[in-house]
Amino acid sequence: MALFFCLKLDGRSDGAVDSREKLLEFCFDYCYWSVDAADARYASQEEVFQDLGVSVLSGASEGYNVCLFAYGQTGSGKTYTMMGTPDSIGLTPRICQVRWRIPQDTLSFYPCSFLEIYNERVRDLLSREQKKRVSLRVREHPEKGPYVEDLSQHVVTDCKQAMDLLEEGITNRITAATHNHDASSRSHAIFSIQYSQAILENNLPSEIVSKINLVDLAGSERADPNYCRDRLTEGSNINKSLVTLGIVISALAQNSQMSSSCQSINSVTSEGDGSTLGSHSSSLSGGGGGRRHCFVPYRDSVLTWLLKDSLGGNSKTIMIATVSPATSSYNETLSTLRYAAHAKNIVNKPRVNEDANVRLIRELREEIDRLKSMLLSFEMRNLSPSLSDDRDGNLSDIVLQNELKVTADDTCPRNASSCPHSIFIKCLSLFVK
Ligand SMILES: Nc1ncnc2c1ncn2[C@@H]1O[C@H](COP(=O)(O)OP(=O)(O)OP(=O)(O)O)[C@@H](O)[C@H]1O
Repeated sequence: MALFFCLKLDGRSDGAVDSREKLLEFCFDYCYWSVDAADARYASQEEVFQDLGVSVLSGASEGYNVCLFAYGQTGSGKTYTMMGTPDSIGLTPRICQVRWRIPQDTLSFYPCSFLEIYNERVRDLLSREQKKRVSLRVREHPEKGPYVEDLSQHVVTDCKQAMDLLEEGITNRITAATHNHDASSRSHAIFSIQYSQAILENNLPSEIVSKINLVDLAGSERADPNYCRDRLTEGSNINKSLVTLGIVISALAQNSQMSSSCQSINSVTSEGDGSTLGSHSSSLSGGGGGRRHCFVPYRDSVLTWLLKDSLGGNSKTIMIATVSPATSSYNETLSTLRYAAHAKNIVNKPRVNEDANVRLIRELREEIDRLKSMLLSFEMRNLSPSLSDDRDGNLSDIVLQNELKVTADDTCPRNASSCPHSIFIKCLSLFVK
């Protein structure tokens, strides 16, 4: 997980410096400072977009799922960074603008959705239904993962349509005044773009589908007993889901560290004396009584459940931590930085989401190439009198396996002669023969 750190200074000097002051260091990929636009250090929205937004777009074009989320104390600049203001638009509208401005040599379409999680309930921010406040159910697909049932999808074909949807959703989002912020977002908002590309790869029609999740989290804040009941309930639900997010991030970071230490031990094992280290590594991998991977409680909150893949699965994920370095915000700033430092340790395993049939065809083609070169070298050797019976036997085995694949393919429910697998598997066996 890549990590970026945004400072929104309030331009105030808080004076008193504690003599017991200690230095705490955190290491992040980028650090931005935005207090005074006239200052040379000022990080503009465009600069943040060039560093982060462009990598979101390039990841999605390559076929990866990408998630970008902003986390931080209330009033520290999450919504400003993710959405922006009319005069200074943020990452989400910039991503939408560029996405539709790029001339495409491929046929592309983009269904978008926009939801908010308010008091642990999911609401469609773009619903065309009368009952807009109705809460939607989260369900889990065995392969595609968690999703929101009946969430409206809006196919957009140009930048204006995407910006209109974004504006509509932002207007429908729930905000309220808190001590730190007059228009504080009281819900977590997720804007998703399903990015499908129909491409021609090696003369084969193919489809790559990736999902971009742009998440603006509600701000964390300490409970104030003077707030009305609604505000207190909102605050406790926001804090509950952010605490769960913290637990999920810690568990994932711990698991990632454990996996990497297992890998390094395994590599030492394969290089060195396997007998002693080998037994150590197997206990770490969780087989017996050694350290086990932590349970990750994704389903303890709707937010972590919906972001399951983005946090610890098939996604390139970027976290933006927004902080105010005012002395009065010391505890929140420190907690945000610690949260972010944990997140940086998570290692996801993103993969290109290509069509399963196309992947199979590509793999079979690679197999054909491999067998062709084997056959060629076999024929070259055949010119010499010492022919190896073993190799002959191996090739016969492969031919037999391919025949079996062809037989299995004949049981394919589709018409066998029109099924691309059958064509390629048969070609494969022909080449070998
Ligand atoms: N870098 C910045 N430059 C100029 N103004 C900023 C910057 N960051 C935030 N602001 C302004 O500060 C105020 C609070 O910011 P914002 O709404 O983004 O906070 P937030 O973290 O989303 O708060 P909440 O969690 O309560 O919704 C807004 O008026 C916003 O325009």
